[in-house]
Amino acid sequence: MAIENKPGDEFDTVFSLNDSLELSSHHDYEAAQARIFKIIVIGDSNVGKTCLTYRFCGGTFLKNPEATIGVDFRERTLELDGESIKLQIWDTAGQERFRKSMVEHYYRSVHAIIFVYDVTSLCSFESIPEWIDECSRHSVGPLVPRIMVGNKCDLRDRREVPTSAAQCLADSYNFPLFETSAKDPAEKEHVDAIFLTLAYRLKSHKPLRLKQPSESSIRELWSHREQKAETCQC
Ligand SMILES: Nc1nc2c(ncn2[C@@H]2O[C@H](COP(=O)(O)OP(=O)(O)OP(=O)(O)O)[C@@H](O)[C@H]2O)c(=O)[nH]1
Repeated sequence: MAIENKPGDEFDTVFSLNDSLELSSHHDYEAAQARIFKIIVIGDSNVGKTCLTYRFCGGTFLKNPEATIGVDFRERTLELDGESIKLQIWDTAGQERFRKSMVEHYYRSVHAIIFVYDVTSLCSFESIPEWIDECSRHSVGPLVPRIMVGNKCDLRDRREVPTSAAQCLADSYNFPLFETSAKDPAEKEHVDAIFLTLAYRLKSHKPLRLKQPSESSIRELWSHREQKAETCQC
């Protein structure tokens, strides 16, 4: 199993309006070579979705992340058994006020879903069935692979969600369960394993091609973000 960032790859790529044109030529070239899969990361606010995504795409712990507004995109290309697989990861907003108008975009053409809770927050764990229901309401098919992740395992003294309870819930949905920490560098391989598990599942699917988000769709998403940010400067 090899994970490889190609020369010239942004180690941590976040699309923005300013660089979308520049990126598209580079990405068109890569898209011709790599199969692209859209993965969304969802769960309550503050559970560590951004930090997990950043750990996987950027290799480090993101200090002082801001609440996600709408969505952030990051991506990483993996070499699996000689094949390029590009994971396009949608880090979604946990706060209702920052996600409302974006939900349809999250679920459209999704290939895999990561449900995240915080092992130090029972409340975030109890929300998982609601996040799963939201997927069903948006017609995500049963064959879309899903994984459940308990984050912040480094905070051992503050744990509120026992592994046994989490395993029980994951089993009831037939999802794999991972417990990890975006913060603890020793857990880096576990974070990689979450995404690799999905990458291998997706790789064995029929060749699905996801187009890079077009410039107009990125523009639309970012204008939602900006409107939300303006409305929420409170
Ligand atoms: N101790 C510890 N703190 C973490 C970990 N992951 C994230 N955090 C902290 O948890 C807080 C929230 O992290 P984010 O990654 O922004 O959470 P989020 O789920 O993306 O939040 P929203 O964008 O509001 O949906 C930040 O203060 C992080 O530093 C972890 O593994 N361990």
